[in-house]
Amino acid sequence: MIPHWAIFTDNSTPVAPLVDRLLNGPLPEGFESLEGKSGALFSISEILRWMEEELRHDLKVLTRDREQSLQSMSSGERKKALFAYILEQEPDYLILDNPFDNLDRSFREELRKKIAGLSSEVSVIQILSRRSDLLPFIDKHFFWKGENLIGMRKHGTSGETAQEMEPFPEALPPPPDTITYADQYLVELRDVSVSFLDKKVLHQISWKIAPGDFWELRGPNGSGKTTLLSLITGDSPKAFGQEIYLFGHRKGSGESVWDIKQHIGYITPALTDRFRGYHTLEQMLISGLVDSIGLYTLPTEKQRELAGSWLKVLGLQDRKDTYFHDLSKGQQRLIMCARAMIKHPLLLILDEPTADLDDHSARLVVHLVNKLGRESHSAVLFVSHNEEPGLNPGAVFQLKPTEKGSEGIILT
Ligand SMILES: Nc1ncnc2c1ncn2[C@@H]1O[C@H](COP(=O)(O)OP(=O)(O)OP(=O)(O)O)[C@@H](O)[C@H]1O
Repeated sequence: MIPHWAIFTDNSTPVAPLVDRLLNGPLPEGFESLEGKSGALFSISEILRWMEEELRHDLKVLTRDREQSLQSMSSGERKKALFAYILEQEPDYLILDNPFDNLDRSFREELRKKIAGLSSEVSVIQILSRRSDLLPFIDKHFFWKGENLIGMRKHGTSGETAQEMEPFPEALPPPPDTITYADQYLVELRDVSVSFLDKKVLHQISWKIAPGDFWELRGPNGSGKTTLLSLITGDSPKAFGQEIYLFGHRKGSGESVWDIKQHIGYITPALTDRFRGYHTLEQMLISGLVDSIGLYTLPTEKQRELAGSWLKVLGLQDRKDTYFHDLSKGQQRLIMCARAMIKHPLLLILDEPTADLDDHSARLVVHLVNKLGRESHSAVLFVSHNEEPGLNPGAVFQLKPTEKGSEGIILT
């Protein structure tokens, strides 16, 4: 019988040392049967490593048979390319680090089937932070905590159902400045279509976002969510010549990217990686007021008070001098949400804010986003692949792929 293992993690212990031991030894207790065998890693960190290779050394490995670079692929397409490459290497065992993150429902199912098919020949080690992701054929279960592997009895696969108390009972702090916005809409796209060479991505998208709206943008891998967002944030050259109105100006009428960006709060999980140095929680929040990565000026008393009120909302009021990097991944994500929100931007964009979080941390982020939607005048745009349990958007903008590119459907 080929052995398989599941290793549960929460967001408090980094998994890199565990992966290193599984690949390069010394093997943890219970994994001795892998001695002398070749392993392969399927993870976001591997994708980033290959992207770096492509960018720095012009080395196309995962995409050697295609025109398109890894950089320009959607996150789902990159995962498909890595998985295909790994299979070509014919490893004896596969380490799957949260394999289903960033994948839509149909690719998840496809990947589940592929892994189940392989499991009669290849050992699988699944590292997972969401219980519902557990592969059903795995019967050895461990928990990775404080750099120790702790054996577990078989874990249930269902998500938590217990009703939680409101985790953030404090009211949201007010905006630092009075917000005045006279137009009816913040964003208006009229019949916008986008293609890359012969690939049709968006087809006749019309969408209006008004102040205070709470939207979820949903769509399968490759349907054009990131492309659509880049039109709204002013980052896409594809906006040229299209009928797009952003914060009261027609796109292309002389506004700068800065004019657009000053109205937008934005978070994506990758943003956390840009905060490399030592930043305290107070500095992190204040840097959201001055739009900088890190804080290079002395904060005013008023800014410190405001940061303190946000920390109180998150229940971290005693940790203003703690370093951001000493927080768990889940707490870091909450701080990033608060940092994006502290100015009460006209539009808050949260791009997959629950990706690679454990069940508990994901629920806290959803609670916080619901609160922002409820208690502020900011419009909130939450981007996801699938329905996020517990999220309460006012409406969903669903991208539906067709041969002409994705069409937008509004679900209320
Ligand atoms: N610069 C580019 N050149 C060529 N193709 C591109 C470029 N940018 C995006 N694409 C393609 O456009 C399509 C939509 O990509 P996009 O990243 O917007 O999808 P997505 O919905 O965000 O996907 P995912 O959920 O997988 O991240 C993909 O097929 C992608 O390969």
